[in-house]
This record gives sequence, C-alpha cells and structure tokens, in this order.
Amino acid sequence: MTAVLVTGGAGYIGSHVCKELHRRGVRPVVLDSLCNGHRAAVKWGPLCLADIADTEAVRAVVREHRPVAVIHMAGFIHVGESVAAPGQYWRNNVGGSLALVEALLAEGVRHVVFSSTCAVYGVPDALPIPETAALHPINPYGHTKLVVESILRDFRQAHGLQEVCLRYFNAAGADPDGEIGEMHDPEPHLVPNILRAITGGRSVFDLMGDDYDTRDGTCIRDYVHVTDLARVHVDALDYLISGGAPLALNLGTGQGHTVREVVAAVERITGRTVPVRVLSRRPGDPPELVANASNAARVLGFRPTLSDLDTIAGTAWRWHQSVRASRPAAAAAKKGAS
Ligand SMILES: NC(=O)c1ccc[n+]([C@@H]2O[C@H](COP(=O)([O-])OP(=O)(O)OC[C@H]3O[C@@H](n4cnc5c(N)ncnc54)[C@H](O)[C@@H]3O)[C@@H](O)[C@H]2O)c1
Ligand SMILES: O=c1ccn([C@@H]2O[C@H](COP(=O)(O)OP(=O)(O)O[C@H]3O[C@H](CO)[C@H](O)[C@H](O)[C@H]3O)[C@@H](O)[C@H]2O)c(=O)[nH]1
Repeated sequence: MTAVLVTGGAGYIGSHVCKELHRRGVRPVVLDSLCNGHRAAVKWGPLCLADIADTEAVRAVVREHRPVAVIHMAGFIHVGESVAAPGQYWRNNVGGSLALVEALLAEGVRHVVFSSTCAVYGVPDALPIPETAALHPINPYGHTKLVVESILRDFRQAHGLQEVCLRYFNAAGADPDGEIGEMHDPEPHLVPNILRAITGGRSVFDLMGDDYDTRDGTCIRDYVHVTDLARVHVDALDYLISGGAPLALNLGTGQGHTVREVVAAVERITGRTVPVRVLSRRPGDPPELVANASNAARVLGFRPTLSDLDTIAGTAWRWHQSVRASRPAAAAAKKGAS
C-alpha cells in the first residue's frame, strides 16, 4: 500500500485527513510530537512520535516507511498566541518546516501538500478573496505560513520540490461517523466554544465584538467542514503526484456567516439556548473573510457537501457529546497516555 507522511496527523484536521487517506487506499504515516495532538486520534496508520525539526528522526521515519509524499500540517495555530509569543511561531512553523523540507529532500521526497491559511491575506482588499489578492498578513501566525509558502517555492526552483499550498478558511465540524473531532486546549475556535457554553464547560459563550461593520455587527467567516477539507487533501495529493503544476488554492465555500448566525445554527440543532456575553473585539480579527474557491473547484473538483452550518453544528455537537460522555478516557488519552 502506498504510504504518505502526515505531519500533525494527531491533530484536528490531520486526523480527518488520515481517515480519508485510509478510505482511499493510502497508508497514512503520522509524524507528530503530540505537543497539541492526541494519540487516540491516530487510528489509521502508525504514529511516529517526533518533532518535525528533528532531522535525524524525520529521515529515519522516511527510510522506514518510504512515503511518496508529505501532507505537512504540523504547526502552531493560535492567532492570538502568535501575537503574544511570536518566537514560538517562527521557530516551530518556519524553523520546523525548513528542517522538515530539507530532511525530506535528502531522502528523495519531493511532493508536499502544505496547510496554509486565509490569514496570509490579512485584511483583504477584495471579497470574496481570490488567490491573487495582496498577501499582507496582520499577525505572526499568518506571516509564518506565508514564509513557508515562499520556502517551498524557492526549494522548487532550486531543488525540484513540487508543492500545493492549501489556504483553508475556517475548518469546523467533526467526522460524520463520530470517530474523531476537534479537541484543543485551550480552545480558540468558535463552534466548540459555543458548545461548551451550552453543556456547562463554560458558563457563557464570549462573543468577541458586535460592533463590526457587518450585517449584524459580528465577524463574518467562511466555515468549511473538516471532512470536505480532508477529501480535497487527497485530491491535491493525486493532482501533485500525477504531475500537476505547483500552486496555492483557497479552500472555503464562498459563503460567509456571522458569529450570531453560527450561534443560531447551534441553537437550532441542539434545541438549547446559548448564553451569550458580548466582549470587546479580539485583537487581530479581520471583520470579514470569505473565499473565492473557484480555482480549487476547477483544478481539484472541490465541491463541499457537508459545509452548511447545520451539518457543521450537528457533527460537532455529536462529537462534543461523545467526548463529554467519555471525559476520563479522553483526558487520559490526551498528550500520549493510552
Ligand atoms: N483549524 C483551522 O481552522 C485552520 C485554518 C487554516 C489553517 N490551519 C492549519 O492546519 C494545520 C492543522 O490545524 P489543526 O486545527 O488541525 O491544528 P492542531 O493543533 O489540532 O494540529 C496540529 C498538530 O501538529 C502537531 N505539531 C505541532 N508542532 C509540531 C512539531 N514541531 N512537530 C511535530 N508535530 C507538531 C500537534 O501536536 C498537533 O497534533 C495547521 O498547520 C494550521 O495552521 C488550520
Ligand atoms: O470564543 C470565541 C471564539 C471565536 N469567536 C469569534 O468567532 C470568529 C471565528 O473565530 P475562530 O477563532 O473560530 O477562527 P479564526 O477566524 O480566528 O481563525 C481561523 O482562521 C485563522 C486565519 O484568519 C487561522 O487560520 C486559524 O487557525 C483558523 O482557526 C471570530 O470572529 C472570533 O472573534 C468568538 O466570538 N468567541
């Protein structure tokens, strides 16, 4: 069976990508330090416990498993934290990626699918955002992702690396079969935080700003179901391995939803009222981010089927309830205990 290396495969999006790889007959070899991931989320192939910056460990994993490509998802992901501690983000996201790519090339792996982000656009100059929009990140997280895109491009020109950079908008939802889902600690993301507020994990949902110039005053984002994202990663891999030209692609639905609209979807799906406390704006939040994903549709056939708000809220709710039901086991599984 063909193997693919998945860095960050113990994380939220990475575990869904591994499930989809397995479903399509590819063996996902996870390389993850478990600094933020979960051993229990690695279900469809081996876990190689290593840091992407550990050149010798990466080379040994490649020699053992002979992957034909890498899906590089490992990294730090919190926008706010990147503002407070930029050194960690530059070291892990940029330093780690550079070491990883050099180790892979030394072992002959040239095909890279990279997890980039809409944060590379900063406050966009056009909506919906095409890939040709100006690249002006407004936080260190976005800067580090843009620099990694540049590293990959430079290594293509110098060393024949072939890359597809996938600029996700807001990943959300959980595996429709309920096997995996989102479990960050601390949790920065909208949907899990709303769910925590209706199940007692938090007393209220803190809505960060209702004075934006949008239809109801709250920020607009383009939410894309994590399983739709997972599927298109495997399509990107097929495209790359069959000789497709390197490129960067937006992954979103083209539909924007306000924070209040997401709250309403959760209330509709769960039948519960979300207690909301309005706070001031969160630093670094652009008012509106919506993708023009027509290139992903054209090149990769990207057509999200699960990314409506009700499916996102429903799958996330089911996962949230199952984690709550097995809380002691989930806590034990966290950070490596089995
Ligand atoms: N969640 C989103 O909405 C979103 C949006 C745009 C881009 N992304 C990108 O997608 C990727 C995955 O995001 P996620 O939400 O699944 O995050 P996550 O934190 O759940 O997963 C990241 C994984 O990477 C691992 N990791 C981090 N640094 C590592 C290192 N140096 N060596 C080995 N493993 C390491 C962590 O342990 C974790 O398992 C990230 O690169 C993120 O920047 C996410
Ligand atoms: O408890 C919360 C959490 C979020 N929000 C609001 O909900 C919206 C979405 O916030 P998320 O944190 O869920 O998502 P972001 O748009 O901030 O972040 C996403 O997009 C970023 C790029 O801008 C990064 O790629 C990041 O990893 C990815 O999750 C924002 O307006 C935020 O202010 C709240 O009001 N309360």
